[in-house]
Amino acid sequence: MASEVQRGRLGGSEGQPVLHLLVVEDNASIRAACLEIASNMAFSAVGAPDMKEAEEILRHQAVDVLLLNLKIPGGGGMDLLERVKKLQPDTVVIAMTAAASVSSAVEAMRVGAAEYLTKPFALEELTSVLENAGARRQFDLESRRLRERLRSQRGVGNLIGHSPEMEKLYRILSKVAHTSHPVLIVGERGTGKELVGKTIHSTGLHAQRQFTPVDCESLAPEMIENELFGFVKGAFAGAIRNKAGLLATLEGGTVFLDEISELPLELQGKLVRALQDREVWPMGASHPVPLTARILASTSRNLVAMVEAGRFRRDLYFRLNVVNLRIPALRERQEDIPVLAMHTLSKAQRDQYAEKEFPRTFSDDVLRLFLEYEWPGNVRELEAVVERACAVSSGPVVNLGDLPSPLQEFWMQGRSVRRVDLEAEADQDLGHIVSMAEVEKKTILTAIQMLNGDKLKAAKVLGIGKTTLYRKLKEYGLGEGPERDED
Ligand SMILES: Nc1ncnc2c1ncn2[C@@H]1O[C@H](COP(=O)(O)OP(=O)(O)OP(=O)(O)O)[C@@H](O)[C@H]1O
Repeated sequence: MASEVQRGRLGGSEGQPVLHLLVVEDNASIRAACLEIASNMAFSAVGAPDMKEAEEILRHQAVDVLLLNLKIPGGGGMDLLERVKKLQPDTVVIAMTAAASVSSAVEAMRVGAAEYLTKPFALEELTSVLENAGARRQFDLESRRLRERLRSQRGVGNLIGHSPEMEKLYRILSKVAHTSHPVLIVGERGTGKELVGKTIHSTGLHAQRQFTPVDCESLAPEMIENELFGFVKGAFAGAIRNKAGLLATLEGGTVFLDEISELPLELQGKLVRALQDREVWPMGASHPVPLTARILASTSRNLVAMVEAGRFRRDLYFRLNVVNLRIPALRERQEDIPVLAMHTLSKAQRDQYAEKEFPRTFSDDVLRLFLEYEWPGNVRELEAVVERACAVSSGPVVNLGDLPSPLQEFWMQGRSVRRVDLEAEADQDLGHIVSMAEVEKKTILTAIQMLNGDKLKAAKVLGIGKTTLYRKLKEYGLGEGPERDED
């Protein structure tokens, strides 16, 4: 028997692929109803009355969503489910069962069905389950697409981003990685200076050797001196044995001098002599030892201005500035933002959730906000925002409501500016004047839509009480308020 096929007229919206649905149901009228409903949604739907035909279809075409009557006459519903999970593990399965066999629904969920429908079901119930399954599959596909894009967008080492600014950085980076010159890495806080330092080291000739950061900002000057130059026994009260300094022991390894501008002037002098003579004088030593480490330094301050002000040694600046690598601020390379955000989201999800969860993505508005925001804390700030949102959000989509309040406020302010602009335009064209009630209705509905239907979050973001929101929705003829809810 030929299977029935109904093509959804709508197709995939906004460039989304059309999803393929297979309905396995022996009852012809239920099957036809399912196909009819699916065809009015974004599905290309196919029906099969028995297992044999279902298997035939599954052999020849990829199925995104399977609507399966588990108790089909002749049996085999559960076997088919298990086989589908092996053959097409990403297929979202909706198990249909009779009311009496809830236990088989539970078993179906255990084997991998995402949802179940208990017969008899209302058409709205079917629509809602199909909608959920379709959305889930679209998210899978979308996040896979993003992951693939991410793979292809990976830069050098662990650096992410393919903006022209980053491409330029990679070109210089891959050249300097194969030399042993000092490199001065300049950029605002959180732009990735240390990561660039690590990447120079790990793509260089001595990647197997040690990379050691030394924080010139937070370590005490004596500590920095001990670490970098070492000392001999008896050099000072606590020096009970010789200690070799990093500059002499790393042998091809890299010392990363973080925030070099904070190095005290005296140590600047000692460092410049080491670089000049290629020799290191441990404290209290009577003879020098060879300088064997490579030196990379970073700064978020304007060293030229500090040299002019006499707060940084000119000779050290020239010694370090053999190669100058400037890392652009995040706002100067906006096109890297989505891919960095997506990378952080996948990583946060792996770190925060041990079990395999649904892959997450961002709502369009969140991505738009990310592009509009200035990111004063650069990539570090973006990472913190995304990690928090991943911990807070409960669904597959990270929405505006999952972001920290300052970002939500930033977005809302932007929105009101845009709305004022629209109203100003409307003043020019009286034909477009809208009532305040209409503006309010639009704002409420847009907020709910933006927050994926989460009315409680919408009320919070809009700064109104839950009861007010439910009352307004009722006024618009959209849904009932909760029974006991107070502002
Ligand atoms: N291009 C990038 N790709 C991937 N991750 C990045 C990138 N740039 C920065 N990061 C990440 O951002 C965070 C901050 O980076 P890093 O510590 O290297 O910045 P920094 O400029 O040295 O910061 P600070 O000035 O505060 O010392 C790190 O978690 C780092 O892994």
